[in-house]
Amino acid sequence: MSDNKEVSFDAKDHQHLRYNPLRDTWVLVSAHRMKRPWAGQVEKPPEEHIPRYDPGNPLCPGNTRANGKVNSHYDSTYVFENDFPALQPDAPDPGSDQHPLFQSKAARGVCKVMCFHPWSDVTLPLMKMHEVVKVIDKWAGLVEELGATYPWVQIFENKGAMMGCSNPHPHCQVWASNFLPNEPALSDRCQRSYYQKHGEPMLQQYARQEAERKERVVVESPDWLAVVPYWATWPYQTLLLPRRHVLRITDLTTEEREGLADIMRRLLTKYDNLFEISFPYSMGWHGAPTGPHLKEDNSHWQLHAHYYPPLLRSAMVKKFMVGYEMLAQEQRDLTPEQAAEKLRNLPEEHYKNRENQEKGGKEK
Ligand SMILES: O=C1CCN([C@@H]2O[C@H](COP(=O)(O)O)[C@@H](O)[C@H]2O)C(=O)N1
Repeated sequence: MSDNKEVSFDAKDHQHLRYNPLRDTWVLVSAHRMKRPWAGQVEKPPEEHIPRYDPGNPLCPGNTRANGKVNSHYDSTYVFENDFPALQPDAPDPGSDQHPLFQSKAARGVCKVMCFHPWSDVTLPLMKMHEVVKVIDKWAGLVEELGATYPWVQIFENKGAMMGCSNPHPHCQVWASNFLPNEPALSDRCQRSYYQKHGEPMLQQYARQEAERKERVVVESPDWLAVVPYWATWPYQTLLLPRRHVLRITDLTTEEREGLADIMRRLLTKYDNLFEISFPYSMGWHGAPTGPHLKEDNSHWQLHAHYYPPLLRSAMVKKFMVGYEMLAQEQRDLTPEQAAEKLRNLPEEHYKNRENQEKGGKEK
């Protein structure tokens, strides 16, 4: 047992806990484990060829979906009701059992699928700026429309088969619910208590601190900042924040939406360049609750997006949140600072564009 008094602490060598103020939880950082020999695979998976159009893909323009409905020949974003919705607008109440251990509540809502683009062989970082702005405008439009009645509208994108995405066509989902789900409810409580204690929205202060400290910054612009958060649990997890105090995505100005399209493309390009594959992740937006909460004071809220990518060491090696993470608490090897530095130092030109230029060069 080394005499702890002599060894000075170094976050990239010594285990320690970090506090996540958004969830009131702690993460165990064991960076010294990075020296652990890795016998796992590191090869890249074969690049899957995705056709621009597949007559059998129910998300493509003009195609018929599982329930017989036909998609329009859309040429931009396209939204349709999920044919297999997890939430529907009307359902009978389950009735409330009086026993405290057997509580239940009514669940109602709507589930939408939103295609980003008519082509199946593009992803957000490879789309044009104005096409990504249209995605952002549609996100805001759906929060406006569904948020008029529902207290919570969850925008989320599952990207890549590793994240259970059942369809390679660029798309996300938007589920509105008549209840505040667990994660936003927890985040609401944490942001509210921080605001009451410190008098400033937590994530606005956090963005200012991170912009000054630099060591976890991945990409930044006048209106936006993307960091690997101090408390990140997934190896290359990032948090995307506006610099201005913005409650909801609907409040973004045209200039902020263009800035968001730009920083999303820069961040996602770095993600894809990390292992030179289309980087899998689950991402989602959190903003102030809607519906009846639109009339309340939600000054404690700051709009933000979470990116949760599973990959750890290579295109094939992922972090498993199992065992200790399920039974005890989240644990990570790579420090957030090391992850941020790797992403920050990656080029902002997408590897596919570089490959195409090289190929083009060879063909000349
Ligand atoms: O014909 C179809 C195919 C898929 N879908 C829906 O599209 C969604 C695909 O999204 P994910 O790949 O992120 O799971 C999925 O929720 C699935 O229910 C339809 O609504 N109709």
